[in-house]
Amino acid sequence: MLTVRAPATSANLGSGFDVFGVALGAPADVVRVERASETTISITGAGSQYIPEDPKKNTVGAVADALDAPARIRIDKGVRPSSGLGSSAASAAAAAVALNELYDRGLTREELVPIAAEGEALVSGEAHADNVAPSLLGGFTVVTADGVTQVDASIPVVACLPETTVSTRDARGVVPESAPIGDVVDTVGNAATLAVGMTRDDPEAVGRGMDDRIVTPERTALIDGYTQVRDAALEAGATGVTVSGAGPGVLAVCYEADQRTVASAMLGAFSDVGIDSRAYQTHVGEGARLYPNAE
Ligand SMILES: Nc1ncnc2c1ncn2[C@@H]1O[C@H](COP(=O)(O)OP(=O)(O)O)[C@@H](O)[C@H]1O
Ligand SMILES: N[C@@H](CCOP(=O)(O)O)C(=O)O
Repeated sequence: MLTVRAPATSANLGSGFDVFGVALGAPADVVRVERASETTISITGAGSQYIPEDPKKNTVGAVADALDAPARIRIDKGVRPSSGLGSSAASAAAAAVALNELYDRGLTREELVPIAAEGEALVSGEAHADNVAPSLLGGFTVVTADGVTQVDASIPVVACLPETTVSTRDARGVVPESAPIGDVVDTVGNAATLAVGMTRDDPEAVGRGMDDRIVTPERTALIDGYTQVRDAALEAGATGVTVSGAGPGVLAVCYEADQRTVASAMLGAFSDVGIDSRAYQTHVGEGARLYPNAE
């Protein structure tokens, strides 16, 4: 039996749609695997009642198929599905690391990225790898057609998840087909600022670089209370706020000293519009971790 803990992730970070992602210190999925003649899946934990145990419909089933590694797979969900924290990706990343080890496939973490992304294709219609890459590698990742670039980073963040859900598949439906060149120029500048900020562990540059006028405005319309939560977080000292992944989670970057105030302002703003929410005060953190002999 092998156990792997794979972290939640926040993709896009505003200016890096389908490209940027960060691993978060919490929450995380824990996946346990044992060799078997065919793949079976059981699920407990956050939102498990909404997740199919059929291997043909679960991201970990797609990973087991891609690695030709049938197994008895148990998933303990820490990452609530359809909240914008890469829930389906966390399970897929954990399964990829665990099954690679269980069957001695010898693949590197980078080589596991496209394999774990097969699971994302199953649930969102496209094999976007901006969640699985940071969940596997940790830190800040940049995914392009040519591969993944990773840097370790330790930026304080608050991820605030309202009780509502938005499916990634639906949120991909509102992404515009094209954009004015002025907005593209702004977004490229912001993305570059953000990437440099990650290399310097600089919350101010990362927060400033999250601004995006192309995809984010279309998605915020799907999130009740977004504008109020964003304004409250900025007022409380956040250096930048954006939609986490496809939403409805909202991600704020801040200095460590402001983290509690920012979290409380975001919870209060959701509450003011009648929505319960939960806030994770955490940091950009490590990728999937293997516990070879753990129960
Ligand atoms: N192992 C899994 N963990 C979470 N969700 C899964 C898993 N396998 C399949 N799903 C399905 O994927 C969808 C959630 O994925 P998605 O909309 O991309 O949100 P998220 O950002 O939380 O991954 C749900 O319909 C869920 O049933
Ligand atoms: N780039 C994807 C990221 C989806 O992230 P999730 O955590 O909401 O699944 C997108 O924006 O569609």
